[in-house]
Amino acid sequence: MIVYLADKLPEAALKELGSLGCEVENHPDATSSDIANGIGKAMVLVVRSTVVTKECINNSPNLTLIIRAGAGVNNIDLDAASKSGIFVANCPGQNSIAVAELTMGLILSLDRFLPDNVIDFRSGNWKKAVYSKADGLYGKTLGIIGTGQIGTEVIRRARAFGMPVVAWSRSLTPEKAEQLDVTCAASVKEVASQCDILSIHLAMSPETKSLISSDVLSGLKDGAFFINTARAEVVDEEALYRELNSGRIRAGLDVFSDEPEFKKGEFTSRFQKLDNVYITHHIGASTKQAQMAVAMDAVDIVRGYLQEGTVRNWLNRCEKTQAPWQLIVRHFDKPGVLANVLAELKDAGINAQEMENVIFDGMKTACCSIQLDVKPDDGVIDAINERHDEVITAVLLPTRT
Ligand SMILES: NC(=O)c1ccc[n+]([C@@H]2O[C@H](COP(=O)([O-])OP(=O)(O)OC[C@H]3O[C@@H](n4cnc5c(N)ncnc54)[C@H](O)[C@@H]3O)[C@@H](O)[C@H]2O)c1
Ligand SMILES: O=C(O)CC[C@@H](O)C(=O)O
Repeated sequence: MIVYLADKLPEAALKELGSLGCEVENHPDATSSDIANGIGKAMVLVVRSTVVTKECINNSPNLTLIIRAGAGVNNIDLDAASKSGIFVANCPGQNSIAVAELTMGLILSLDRFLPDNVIDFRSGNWKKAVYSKADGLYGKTLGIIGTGQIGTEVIRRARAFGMPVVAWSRSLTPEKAEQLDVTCAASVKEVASQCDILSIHLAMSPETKSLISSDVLSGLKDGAFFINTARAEVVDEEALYRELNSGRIRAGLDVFSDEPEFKKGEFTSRFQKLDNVYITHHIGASTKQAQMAVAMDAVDIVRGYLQEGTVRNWLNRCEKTQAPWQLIVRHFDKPGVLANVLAELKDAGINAQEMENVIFDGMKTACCSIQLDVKPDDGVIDAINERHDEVITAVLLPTRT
Protein backbone atom coordinates (compact mmCIF):
# COMPACT_ATOMS: atom_id res chain seq x y z
CA MET A 1 0.00 0.00 0.00
CA ILE A 2 1.40 3.43 -0.96
CA VAL A 3 1.00 6.18 1.63
CA TYR A 4 1.53 9.74 0.39
CA LEU A 5 2.58 12.25 3.05
CA ALA A 6 1.81 15.81 1.93
CA ASP A 7 3.14 17.49 5.11
CA LYS A 8 6.01 17.00 7.52
CA LEU A 9 5.65 14.05 9.89
CA PRO A 10 8.29 12.91 12.41
CA GLU A 11 10.85 10.38 11.17
CA ALA A 12 9.56 7.79 13.67
CA ALA A 13 6.16 7.80 11.93
CA LEU A 14 7.78 7.20 8.53
CA LYS A 15 9.73 4.28 10.00
CA GLU A 16 6.60 2.83 11.56
CA LEU A 17 4.74 3.03 8.23
CA GLY A 18 7.68 1.25 6.62
CA SER A 19 7.58 -1.52 9.20
CA LEU A 20 3.86 -2.00 8.45
CA GLY A 21 4.94 -2.76 4.89
CA CYS A 22 3.77 0.55 3.43
CA GLU A 23 5.66 2.31 0.67
CA VAL A 24 5.97 5.92 1.81
CA GLU A 25 6.04 8.84 -0.62
CA ASN A 26 7.30 11.67 1.54
CA HIS A 27 6.57 15.25 0.37
CA PRO A 28 6.99 17.38 3.50
CA ASP A 29 6.78 20.67 1.58
CA ALA A 30 3.83 19.80 -0.64
CA THR A 31 1.19 22.47 -1.15
CA SER A 32 -2.40 22.16 -2.28
CA SER A 33 -1.44 22.95 -5.89
CA ASP A 34 1.34 20.32 -5.81
CA ILE A 35 -1.23 17.59 -5.16
CA ALA A 36 -4.08 19.06 -7.26
CA ASN A 37 -3.15 16.87 -10.25
CA GLY A 38 -3.38 13.78 -8.09
CA ILE A 39 -1.11 11.65 -5.94
CA GLY A 40 -0.37 8.90 -8.44
CA LYS A 41 -0.90 5.36 -7.24
CA ALA A 42 -1.12 6.16 -3.51
CA MET A 43 -4.10 4.69 -1.63
CA VAL A 44 -3.67 6.77 1.50
CA LEU A 45 -3.02 10.50 1.78
CA VAL A 46 -1.88 12.01 5.09
CA VAL A 47 -1.98 15.80 5.56
CA ARG A 48 -1.67 18.34 8.33
CA SER A 49 -2.71 21.76 6.99
CA THR A 50 -2.22 21.07 3.26
CA VAL A 51 -5.55 21.68 1.54
CA VAL A 52 -7.06 18.62 -0.16
CA THR A 53 -9.30 19.90 -2.95
CA LYS A 54 -11.91 18.26 -5.14
CA GLU A 55 -9.33 18.33 -7.98
CA CYS A 56 -6.82 16.36 -5.93
CA ILE A 57 -9.50 13.82 -4.99
CA ASN A 58 -10.83 13.47 -8.54
CA ASN A 59 -7.32 13.14 -9.98
CA SER A 60 -6.27 10.39 -7.56
CA PRO A 61 -7.97 7.21 -8.82
CA ASN A 62 -6.34 4.90 -6.26
CA LEU A 63 -7.04 7.11 -3.25
CA THR A 64 -9.28 5.43 -0.66
CA LEU A 65 -8.38 7.08 2.65
CA ILE A 66 -7.42 10.65 3.64
CA ILE A 67 -6.05 11.12 7.15
CA ARG A 68 -5.90 14.54 8.74
CA ALA A 69 -2.95 14.38 11.13
CA GLY A 70 -4.65 16.86 13.45
CA ALA A 71 -8.09 17.85 14.66
CA GLY A 72 -9.84 20.27 12.26
CA VAL A 73 -10.80 18.84 8.84
CA ASN A 74 -11.85 22.05 7.12
CA ASN A 75 -8.81 21.74 4.80
CA ILE A 76 -10.34 18.63 3.21
CA ASP A 77 -13.21 18.69 0.71
CA LEU A 78 -15.39 16.24 2.64
CA ASP A 79 -18.19 16.44 0.13
CA ALA A 80 -15.93 15.45 -2.77
CA ALA A 81 -14.41 12.63 -0.69
CA SER A 82 -17.86 11.26 0.20
CA LYS A 83 -19.02 11.48 -3.45
CA SER A 84 -16.00 9.35 -4.46
CA GLY A 85 -16.41 6.86 -1.58
CA ILE A 86 -13.15 7.94 0.06
CA PHE A 87 -12.80 7.61 3.84
CA VAL A 88 -11.73 10.71 5.78
CA ALA A 89 -10.37 10.31 9.32
CA ASN A 90 -8.73 12.66 11.82
CA CYS A 91 -6.65 12.44 14.99
CA PRO A 92 -8.72 14.29 17.60
CA GLY A 93 -7.43 15.20 21.04
CA GLN A 94 -3.79 14.41 20.32
CA ASN A 95 -2.75 18.07 20.07
CA SER A 96 -5.21 19.65 22.48
CA ILE A 97 -2.71 20.15 25.32
CA ALA A 98 -0.29 21.83 22.91
CA VAL A 99 -2.96 24.27 21.73
CA ALA A 100 -4.04 24.95 25.31
CA GLU A 101 -0.44 25.71 26.23
CA LEU A 102 -0.13 28.18 23.34
CA THR A 103 -3.42 29.78 24.38
CA MET A 104 -2.03 30.40 27.87
CA GLY A 105 1.19 31.67 26.26
CA LEU A 106 -0.73 34.21 24.17
CA ILE A 107 -2.68 35.36 27.22
CA LEU A 108 0.52 35.78 29.24
CA SER A 109 2.19 37.53 26.31
CA LEU A 110 -0.62 40.05 26.07
CA ASP A 111 -0.66 40.73 29.79
CA ARG A 112 3.12 41.13 30.09
CA PHE A 113 3.87 42.44 26.55
CA LEU A 114 6.44 39.63 26.29
CA PRO A 115 7.12 39.84 22.52
CA ASP A 116 7.70 43.63 22.64
CA ASN A 117 9.86 43.23 25.75
CA VAL A 118 12.15 40.86 23.87
CA ILE A 119 12.20 42.89 20.65
CA ASP A 120 13.30 45.97 22.61
CA PHE A 121 15.89 44.00 24.54
CA ARG A 122 17.36 42.64 21.29
CA SER A 123 17.53 46.11 19.80
CA GLY A 124 19.28 47.44 22.92
CA ASN A 125 16.33 49.44 24.30
CA TRP A 126 15.81 49.16 28.08
CA LYS A 127 12.19 50.13 28.92
CA LYS A 128 11.47 48.74 32.39
CA ALA A 129 8.92 51.44 33.18
CA VAL A 130 6.98 50.84 29.94
CA TYR A 131 6.77 47.11 30.55
CA SER A 132 5.86 47.32 34.22
CA LYS A 133 2.17 48.00 33.54
CA ALA A 134 0.73 44.50 33.36
CA ASP A 135 -2.59 44.01 35.07
CA GLY A 136 -2.02 40.37 36.16
CA LEU A 137 -4.28 37.42 35.36
CA TYR A 138 -5.35 36.26 38.84
CA GLY A 139 -9.08 36.84 39.27
CA LYS A 140 -9.59 37.87 35.64
CA THR A 141 -12.58 36.16 34.00
CA LEU A 142 -11.78 33.94 31.06
CA GLY A 143 -14.54 33.39 28.49
CA ILE A 144 -14.39 30.13 26.55
CA ILE A 145 -16.36 29.45 23.38
CA GLY A 146 -16.36 25.72 22.67
CA THR A 147 -15.71 23.30 25.51
CA GLY A 148 -14.37 20.48 23.35
CA GLN A 149 -10.96 18.90 23.90
CA ILE A 150 -8.92 22.12 23.62
CA GLY A 151 -11.46 24.33 25.42
CA THR A 152 -11.44 21.86 28.32
CA GLU A 153 -7.63 21.85 28.55
CA VAL A 154 -7.60 25.67 28.56
CA ILE A 155 -10.20 25.71 31.35
CA ARG A 156 -7.98 23.42 33.48
CA ARG A 157 -5.01 25.71 33.04
CA ALA A 158 -7.00 28.88 33.67
CA ARG A 159 -8.36 27.46 36.93
CA ALA A 160 -4.75 26.81 38.01
CA PHE A 161 -4.07 30.51 37.36
CA GLY A 162 -6.93 31.47 39.67
CA MET A 163 -9.14 32.68 36.82
CA PRO A 164 -12.90 32.20 36.99
CA VAL A 165 -14.26 30.83 33.70
CA VAL A 166 -17.53 31.56 31.93
CA ALA A 167 -18.25 29.34 28.93
CA TRP A 168 -20.65 28.71 26.08
CA SER A 169 -20.71 25.56 24.01
CA ARG A 170 -23.58 24.04 22.03
CA SER A 171 -23.62 20.95 24.24
CA LEU A 172 -22.70 22.54 27.56
CA THR A 173 -25.28 21.63 30.20
CA PRO A 174 -25.37 23.05 33.77
CA GLU A 175 -24.20 19.60 35.01
CA LYS A 176 -21.23 19.54 32.65
CA ALA A 177 -20.45 23.16 33.55
CA GLU A 178 -20.38 22.18 37.23
CA GLN A 179 -17.98 19.32 36.48
CA LEU A 180 -15.72 21.72 34.58
CA ASP A 181 -16.02 24.31 37.36
CA VAL A 182 -17.24 27.02 34.96
CA THR A 183 -20.26 29.29 34.74
CA CYS A 184 -22.53 28.24 31.89
CA ALA A 185 -23.64 31.18 29.71
CA ALA A 186 -26.73 31.19 27.53
CA SER A 187 -25.01 32.68 24.48
CA VAL A 188 -21.69 33.65 22.94
CA LYS A 189 -22.66 37.30 23.42
CA GLU A 190 -23.25 36.74 27.13
CA VAL A 191 -19.74 35.28 27.50
CA ALA A 192 -18.23 38.23 25.60
CA SER A 193 -19.91 40.79 27.82
CA GLN A 194 -18.87 39.07 31.08
CA CYS A 195 -15.24 38.14 30.43
CA ASP A 196 -11.91 39.96 30.47
CA ILE A 197 -10.34 37.50 28.02
CA LEU A 198 -12.29 35.69 25.29
CA SER A 199 -10.75 32.51 23.85
CA ILE A 200 -12.23 30.65 20.87
CA HIS A 201 -12.10 26.85 20.55
CA LEU A 202 -14.75 26.01 17.98
CA ALA A 203 -14.47 23.64 15.04
CA MET A 204 -14.98 25.40 11.72
CA SER A 205 -18.17 24.39 9.87
CA PRO A 206 -20.90 26.21 7.92
CA GLU A 207 -22.76 26.59 11.25
CA THR A 208 -19.82 28.13 13.12
CA LYS A 209 -18.63 30.40 10.29
CA SER A 210 -18.48 33.97 11.67
CA LEU A 211 -20.19 32.84 14.89
CA ILE A 212 -17.88 35.34 16.57
CA SER A 213 -19.75 38.18 14.92
CA SER A 214 -19.34 41.93 14.92
CA ASP A 215 -22.02 42.01 17.61
CA VAL A 216 -20.05 39.61 19.83
CA LEU A 217 -16.80 41.52 19.35
CA SER A 218 -18.37 44.89 20.06
CA GLY A 219 -19.77 43.38 23.27
CA LEU A 220 -16.25 42.82 24.64
CA LYS A 221 -15.19 45.08 27.51
CA ASP A 222 -12.75 47.89 26.73
CA GLY A 223 -9.22 46.52 27.10
CA ALA A 224 -10.34 42.89 26.76
CA PHE A 225 -8.02 40.29 25.22
CA PHE A 226 -9.29 38.23 22.30
CA ILE A 227 -7.59 34.87 21.60
CA ASN A 228 -8.17 32.70 18.54
CA THR A 229 -6.25 29.44 18.16
CA ALA A 230 -9.14 27.69 16.36
CA ARG A 231 -9.79 28.85 12.78
CA ALA A 232 -9.89 32.34 11.25
CA GLU A 233 -13.25 31.70 9.59
CA VAL A 234 -15.17 31.31 12.86
CA VAL A 235 -14.59 35.03 13.43
CA ASP A 236 -15.90 38.00 11.46
CA GLU A 237 -12.38 39.17 10.68
CA GLU A 238 -13.44 42.53 9.26
CA ALA A 239 -15.12 43.32 12.57
CA LEU A 240 -12.10 42.02 14.51
CA TYR A 241 -9.79 44.21 12.46
CA ARG A 242 -12.01 47.24 13.13
CA GLU A 243 -11.99 46.61 16.89
CA LEU A 244 -8.22 46.12 16.90
CA ASN A 245 -7.54 49.10 14.68
CA SER A 246 -9.55 51.27 17.07
CA GLY A 247 -7.21 50.10 19.86
CA ARG A 248 -10.20 49.16 22.06
CA ILE A 249 -9.13 45.53 22.52
CA ARG A 250 -5.94 43.47 22.11
CA ALA A 251 -5.53 40.06 20.49
CA GLY A 252 -3.40 36.93 20.37
CA LEU A 253 -4.03 34.94 17.19
CA ASP A 254 -2.58 31.68 15.92
CA VAL A 255 -4.86 31.78 12.87
CA PHE A 256 -5.88 34.53 10.45
CA SER A 257 -7.58 34.50 7.08
CA ASP A 258 -4.71 35.34 4.73
CA GLU A 259 -2.39 32.86 6.44
CA PRO A 260 0.16 31.59 3.86
CA GLU A 261 -0.28 27.98 2.76
CA PHE A 262 3.43 27.68 1.92
CA LYS A 263 5.71 26.51 4.72
CA LYS A 264 8.35 29.24 4.39
CA GLY A 265 8.52 32.56 2.56
CA GLU A 266 7.64 36.24 2.67
CA PHE A 267 4.10 37.45 3.14
CA THR A 268 2.16 40.54 4.13
CA SER A 269 -0.86 41.00 6.36
CA ARG A 270 -2.72 44.09 7.50
CA PHE A 271 -2.30 42.80 11.08
CA GLN A 272 1.47 43.40 10.83
CA LYS A 273 0.82 47.12 11.31
CA LEU A 274 -1.08 46.70 14.59
CA ASP A 275 1.01 46.64 17.75
CA ASN A 276 -1.94 45.42 19.85
CA VAL A 277 -1.96 42.04 18.07
CA TYR A 278 0.45 39.17 18.59
CA ILE A 279 0.25 36.59 15.81
CA THR A 280 1.97 33.22 15.82
CA HIS A 281 2.61 31.02 12.77
CA HIS A 282 -0.31 28.57 13.25
CA ILE A 283 1.87 26.64 15.68
CA GLY A 284 -0.78 25.59 18.19
CA ALA A 285 -0.24 21.92 17.39
CA SER A 286 3.47 22.21 16.75
CA THR A 287 5.15 20.84 19.85
CA LYS A 288 7.26 17.71 19.47
CA GLN A 289 4.98 15.96 21.94
CA ALA A 290 1.83 16.78 19.98
CA GLN A 291 3.39 16.09 16.59
CA MET A 292 4.53 12.69 17.74
CA ALA A 293 1.14 11.86 19.28
CA VAL A 294 -0.74 12.99 16.16
CA ALA A 295 1.62 11.19 13.76
CA MET A 296 1.48 7.93 15.72
CA ASP A 297 -2.31 8.17 15.80
CA ALA A 298 -2.32 8.64 12.01
CA VAL A 299 -0.03 5.60 11.64
CA ASP A 300 -2.38 3.59 13.84
CA ILE A 301 -5.29 4.52 11.57
CA VAL A 302 -3.26 3.26 8.58
CA ARG A 303 -2.47 0.07 10.54
CA GLY A 304 -6.15 -0.59 11.28
CA TYR A 305 -7.07 0.01 7.65
CA LEU A 306 -4.32 -2.24 6.36
CA GLN A 307 -4.71 -5.07 8.83
CA GLU A 308 -8.41 -5.01 9.75
CA GLY A 309 -10.03 -3.09 6.89
CA THR A 310 -11.58 -0.62 9.33
CA VAL A 311 -11.11 3.13 9.62
CA ARG A 312 -10.88 4.55 13.14
CA ASN A 313 -12.19 8.13 13.51
CA TRP A 314 -14.04 7.78 10.20
CA LEU A 315 -15.68 11.22 9.84
CA ASN A 316 -17.67 11.10 6.61
CA ARG A 317 -19.70 8.02 7.49
CA CYS A 318 -23.45 8.59 7.11
CA GLU A 319 -24.48 8.84 10.77
CA LYS A 320 -27.67 6.94 10.27
CA THR A 321 -29.06 5.68 6.99
CA GLN A 322 -32.70 6.41 6.22
CA ALA A 323 -33.34 2.68 5.80
CA PRO A 324 -36.66 1.92 7.54
CA TRP A 325 -36.27 -1.90 7.43
CA GLN A 326 -33.63 -4.45 8.25
CA LEU A 327 -33.47 -8.03 7.16
CA ILE A 328 -31.75 -10.36 9.60
CA VAL A 329 -30.61 -13.49 7.80
CA ARG A 330 -29.10 -16.33 9.82
CA HIS A 331 -27.47 -18.60 7.30
CA PHE A 332 -24.99 -21.39 6.65
CA ASP A 333 -21.53 -20.01 5.99
CA LYS A 334 -20.85 -21.11 2.43
CA PRO A 335 -20.23 -19.46 -0.94
CA GLY A 336 -23.11 -17.81 -2.77
CA VAL A 337 -25.60 -17.62 0.12
CA LEU A 338 -25.48 -13.85 0.45
CA ALA A 339 -25.31 -13.40 -3.33
CA ASN A 340 -28.59 -15.32 -3.61
CA VAL A 341 -30.26 -13.28 -0.84
CA LEU A 342 -29.13 -10.06 -2.54
CA ALA A 343 -30.36 -11.36 -5.90
CA GLU A 344 -33.87 -11.87 -4.43
CA LEU A 345 -33.77 -8.28 -3.15
CA LYS A 346 -32.45 -6.96 -6.47
CA ASP A 347 -35.21 -8.74 -8.43
CA ALA A 348 -37.75 -7.02 -6.15
CA GLY A 349 -36.07 -3.61 -6.84
CA ILE A 350 -34.92 -3.24 -3.24
CA ASN A 351 -31.64 -1.48 -2.39
CA ALA A 352 -29.43 -2.90 0.35
CA GLN A 353 -27.82 -0.06 2.31
CA GLU A 354 -25.55 -0.90 5.27
CA MET A 355 -24.82 -4.58 5.69
CA GLU A 356 -22.93 -6.57 8.34
CA ASN A 357 -22.13 -10.28 8.30
CA VAL A 358 -20.78 -11.98 11.44
CA ILE A 359 -19.74 -15.60 11.94
CA PHE A 360 -20.71 -17.90 14.82
CA ASP A 361 -18.14 -19.98 16.74
CA GLY A 362 -17.24 -23.09 14.76
CA MET A 363 -17.53 -21.15 11.47
CA LYS A 364 -20.48 -23.16 10.16
CA THR A 365 -23.18 -20.49 10.49
CA ALA A 366 -23.38 -16.70 10.22
CA CYS A 367 -25.77 -13.81 10.60
CA CYS A 368 -26.16 -10.98 8.13
CA SER A 369 -28.11 -7.77 8.85
CA ILE A 370 -29.06 -5.84 5.75
CA GLN A 371 -30.67 -2.40 5.91
CA LEU A 372 -33.29 -1.93 3.24
CA ASP A 373 -34.69 1.25 1.70
CA VAL A 374 -38.09 -0.35 0.91
CA LYS A 375 -40.21 -2.96 2.73
CA PRO A 376 -40.01 -6.29 0.87
CA ASP A 377 -43.36 -8.01 0.48
CA ASP A 378 -43.98 -11.41 2.10
CA GLY A 379 -43.19 -13.20 -1.18
CA VAL A 380 -39.57 -11.94 -1.11
CA ILE A 381 -39.04 -13.03 2.50
CA ASP A 382 -40.70 -16.42 1.78
CA ALA A 383 -38.43 -16.95 -1.25
CA ILE A 384 -35.35 -16.30 0.91
CA ASN A 385 -36.62 -18.59 3.68
CA GLU A 386 -37.29 -21.36 1.16
CA ARG A 387 -33.54 -21.70 0.48
CA HIS A 388 -33.37 -24.36 3.23
CA ASP A 389 -29.85 -25.56 2.48
CA GLU A 390 -28.53 -21.96 2.65
CA VAL A 391 -30.75 -19.94 4.98
CA ILE A 392 -31.67 -20.84 8.60
CA THR A 393 -34.20 -18.00 8.97
CA ALA A 394 -34.75 -14.56 7.45
CA VAL A 395 -36.70 -12.08 9.57
CA LEU A 396 -37.78 -8.57 8.64
CA LEU A 397 -37.72 -5.92 11.38
CA PRO A 398 -38.32 -2.17 11.41
CA THR A 399 -35.19 -0.10 12.15
CA ARG A 400 -35.24 2.63 14.78
CA THR A 401 -35.07 5.53 12.26
N1 LIG B 1 -4.01 26.28 16.14
C1 LIG B 1 -3.82 25.00 15.89
O1 LIG B 1 -2.75 24.55 15.51
C2 LIG B 1 -4.94 24.06 16.13
C3 LIG B 1 -4.66 22.75 16.55
C4 LIG B 1 -5.71 21.88 16.80
C5 LIG B 1 -7.01 22.30 16.59
N2 LIG B 1 -7.25 23.55 16.13
C6 LIG B 1 -8.65 24.00 15.90
O2 LIG B 1 -9.37 23.91 17.12
C7 LIG B 1 -10.64 23.34 16.86
C8 LIG B 1 -11.16 22.68 18.12
O3 LIG B 1 -10.36 21.54 18.39
P1 LIG B 1 -10.78 20.48 19.50
O4 LIG B 1 -9.70 19.45 19.51
O5 LIG B 1 -11.15 21.17 20.75
O6 LIG B 1 -12.07 19.85 18.82
P2 LIG B 1 -13.38 19.28 19.53
O7 LIG B 1 -14.10 18.55 18.44
O8 LIG B 1 -13.05 18.58 20.77
O9 LIG B 1 -14.20 20.60 19.90
C9 LIG B 1 -14.88 21.34 18.92
C10 LIG B 1 -15.80 22.34 19.55
O10 LIG B 1 -16.52 22.98 18.50
C11 LIG B 1 -17.91 22.91 18.81
N3 LIG B 1 -18.70 22.81 17.59
C12 LIG B 1 -18.52 21.95 16.55
N4 LIG B 1 -19.49 22.15 15.63
C13 LIG B 1 -20.29 23.12 16.11
C14 LIG B 1 -21.45 23.75 15.62
N5 LIG B 1 -21.99 23.38 14.46
N6 LIG B 1 -22.02 24.74 16.37
C15 LIG B 1 -21.48 25.09 17.56
N7 LIG B 1 -20.37 24.52 18.07
C16 LIG B 1 -19.79 23.55 17.35
C17 LIG B 1 -18.08 21.65 19.63
O11 LIG B 1 -19.27 21.71 20.39
C18 LIG B 1 -16.82 21.71 20.49
O12 LIG B 1 -17.04 22.55 21.58
C19 LIG B 1 -10.36 22.37 15.71
O13 LIG B 1 -11.54 22.10 14.97
C20 LIG B 1 -9.35 23.10 14.89
O14 LIG B 1 -9.98 23.91 13.93
C21 LIG B 1 -6.26 24.43 15.91
O1 LIG C 1 -0.82 20.42 11.85
C1 LIG C 1 -0.81 21.62 12.02
O2 LIG C 1 0.17 22.30 11.92
C2 LIG C 1 -2.11 22.34 12.40
C3 LIG C 1 -3.10 21.42 13.02
C4 LIG C 1 -4.29 22.08 13.60
O3 LIG C 1 -4.72 23.18 12.92
C5 LIG C 1 -5.40 21.08 13.80
O4 LIG C 1 -6.55 21.35 13.46
O5 LIG C 1 -5.11 20.00 14.36
